[in-house]
Amino acid sequence: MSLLLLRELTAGHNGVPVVRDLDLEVHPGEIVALLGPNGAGKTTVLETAGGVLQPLGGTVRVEGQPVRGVQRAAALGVSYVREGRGLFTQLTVRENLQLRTHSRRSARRLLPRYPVLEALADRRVGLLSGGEQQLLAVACALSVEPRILLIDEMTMGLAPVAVKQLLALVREAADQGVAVLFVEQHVQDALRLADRACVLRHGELVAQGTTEQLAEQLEALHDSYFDMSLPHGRPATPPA
Ligand SMILES: Nc1ncnc2c1ncn2[C@@H]1O[C@H](COP(=O)(O)OP(=O)(O)OP(=O)(O)O)[C@@H](O)[C@H]1O
Repeated sequence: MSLLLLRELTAGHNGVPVVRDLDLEVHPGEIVALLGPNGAGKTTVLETAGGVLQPLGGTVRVEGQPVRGVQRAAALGVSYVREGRGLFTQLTVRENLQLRTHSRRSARRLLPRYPVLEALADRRVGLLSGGEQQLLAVACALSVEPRILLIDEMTMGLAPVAVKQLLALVREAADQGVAVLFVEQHVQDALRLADRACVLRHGELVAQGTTEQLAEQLEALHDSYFDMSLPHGRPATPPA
């Protein structure tokens, strides 16, 4: 049974739909990538799944329970790493974890799980690299033991070594049963991590499947996808 289920979802801003009739599900332990060009509606989907936006039509459900609002989403086990990461940059790594878990003890217990962060425990977050901040954002999101993890712009701007650590962390969470839905600009990283992927274009689902199936479909879709690199290191062909 799917843990996160979007059914005939229409979503948007100020009553104006940007995503129409979207069906998408994520099972426990599954990692699903949401791909598509700029403005396709990927963040809008995550915001609606995370309870930040109310659906304009259709439903968002977690194990059959409707998601209405951020608090309800959190109570149902949804943890959301938004673009910008939502960290307190004036506070240290340790303090950010403490705030998230409401407990010094939990933060102490959690830090050894993340050696990179443990080494930086008393450094102000504003002084960390983008990759370290993203690792902390995901660690904070995982600290509440979510059932569903939503991550926006997961690897944007990060160095390869940080991307590797991040992908390993997300895979580990999925291996423990967390359902992951993430937005990624970099198709190669997305297909490296995901079990399945969905491609949005102008708010509509234009392709979906396992990462292997999607790699083939992406070739066919390359005209609309010229702003992203294709898998296997082949650059997409820009329009003439
Ligand atoms: N707060 C907002 N108010 C009004 N319109 C918005 C708002 N946020 C996004 N939009 C519009 O909704 C559409 C989809 O935006 P969204 O951020 O979901 O796309 P995206 O696929 O995540 O894009 P990107 O990859 O560039 O982040 C865009 O046309 C955008 O201008």
